Amino acid sequence: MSDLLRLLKLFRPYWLWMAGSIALSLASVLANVGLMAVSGWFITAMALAGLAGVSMNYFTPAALIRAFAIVRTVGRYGERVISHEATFRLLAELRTWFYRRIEPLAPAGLAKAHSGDVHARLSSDIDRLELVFLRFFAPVTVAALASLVVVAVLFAWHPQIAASQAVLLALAGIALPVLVAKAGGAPSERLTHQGAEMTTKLVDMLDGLGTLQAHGFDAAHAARIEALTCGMIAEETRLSRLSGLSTAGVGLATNMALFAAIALAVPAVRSGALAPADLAMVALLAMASFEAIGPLPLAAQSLGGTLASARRIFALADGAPPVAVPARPAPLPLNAADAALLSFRGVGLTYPGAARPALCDIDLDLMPGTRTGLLGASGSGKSSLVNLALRFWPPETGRISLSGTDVADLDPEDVRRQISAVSQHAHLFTASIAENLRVAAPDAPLGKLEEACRIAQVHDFIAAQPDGYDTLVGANGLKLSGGEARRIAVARALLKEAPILLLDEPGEGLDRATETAMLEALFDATGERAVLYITHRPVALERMHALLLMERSRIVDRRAAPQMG
Ligand SMILES: Nc1ncnc2c1ncn2[C@@H]1O[C@H](COP(=O)(O)OP(=O)(O)OP(=O)(O)O)[C@@H](O)[C@H]1O
Repeated sequence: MSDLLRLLKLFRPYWLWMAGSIALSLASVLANVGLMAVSGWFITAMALAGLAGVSMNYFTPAALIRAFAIVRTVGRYGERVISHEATFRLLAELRTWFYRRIEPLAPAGLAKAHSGDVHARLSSDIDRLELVFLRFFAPVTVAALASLVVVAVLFAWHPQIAASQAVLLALAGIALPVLVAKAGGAPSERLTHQGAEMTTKLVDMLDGLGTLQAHGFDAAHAARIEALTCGMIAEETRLSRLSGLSTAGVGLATNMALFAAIALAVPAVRSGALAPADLAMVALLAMASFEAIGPLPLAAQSLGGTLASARRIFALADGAPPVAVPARPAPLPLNAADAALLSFRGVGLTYPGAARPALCDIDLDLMPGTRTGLLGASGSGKSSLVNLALRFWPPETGRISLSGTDVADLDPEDVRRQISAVSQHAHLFTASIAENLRVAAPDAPLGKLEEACRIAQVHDFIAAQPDGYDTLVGANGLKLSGGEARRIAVARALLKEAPILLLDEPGEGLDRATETAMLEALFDATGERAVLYITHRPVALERMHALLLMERSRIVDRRAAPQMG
């Protein structure tokens, strides 16, 4: 219930849209009830007048019938337009809210959540929340209000019919949905989790389809998906049966209401307590009022799954960001020529659940205009230094500072603005080369993109493409070779005007000659930037001002390099 209340609180900015949609829906339901009742009365009264050979005023009921029909049609149309507008606005708001909540969690806070799972939460789970308003909140409110009006109107004609009507409405509108919610809650919740698991597995499978095929594991993976599909079909079948039963239940209650109204009205007509023409009116009014009750069992049935989606969304959104944003971030410090732009002092890091620390007691200074080479075996902790500098992870011990100010006092976004990085797994978006480059410098003219790509030794390749810089790179840069993608990532890092440049294996995937040419051009262009160059291979190390060697999470050797320019 607290999840439902929390959702409704999120919907608060759209209460006017929701109120409008509910008002129109109520008008439409009541217009239908009025239409049926007045039509019943009118036809009977006309027949009786005909039999008795007397005249009657048919203008007023005919006008009423027309009015009800118009309100019914216009109300239904308006309600559909407004309720869908309200729903789409709510969904847009929810998606933005969720994205804003999970953005500070990335990447460390999302490490445990598989990308397919985050995708499922962002798309299908949020989509399912539309049901909260459209299929739950709105129908429940309309049914409650419409039932009150109908019972009150019936009470004026015949209190016993009103009482029987109230009992049947309560049975179909409260007892039946409660039963359905009990029976359908668990399957509906299971279906939500299975749907999310399916998205996760499918995304994972599509990402690794080539690997699965190469290892002949695609059939096993497909079998797992088939098993999951069978499970989902079983739950869907259970829910469909339940839905059929509940629809039958509402139908039964509707017909019982009709028969109860007739059974009670006939003696009343005989005794003169009720006018003969009112019999048809009362009976049809009783029957039509069940239109509002119809959607309730389905609403109750899907509530379990919808709330499971809400819980999945809140569970991720409520995660504490791994790197806290200070309540009052310090202003960005000015860069002093004689102070380290980026400094590590006694820094240590152990990843959650890791058996051993990734970094121990790291001291490091990156001065303006200097280049520092960092060498070390695989797994020695080099990339973890970049993770800490970019504030993706907080250091466990020690202090990292930017121009003398502890980064813990700064907004992580401000810190990242000072750093340009080529990370080990640099991502290329499903867009053109130019768009990928402009991620780092949105306003950069083409000339600037070309300049950076010339340095990264990738301009000639791009220029040779039929679409040049507008060439689409495919999902994750799939249409490019590893080396081409790497060089585009290097060019992108160069385009960002940040005083600190972190290069994590920039030459990965390149042949020796291209790597050397790229690094030479790159180091010629770094100017007053402070550069950290992480590498396995002894390429362009003579361009470094200092060399550090890492082994098993520690810097074990440091020396000034005989740099040449
Ligand atoms: N997100 C993470 N969660 C848990 N452990 C991690 C994570 N990232 C890295 N590690 C572990 O931390 C250690 C250091 O990893 P890191 O990536 O910093 O090494 P590296 O020197 O950059 O290696 P390579 O040269 O192979 O890229 C490794 O043992 C690695 O398994």
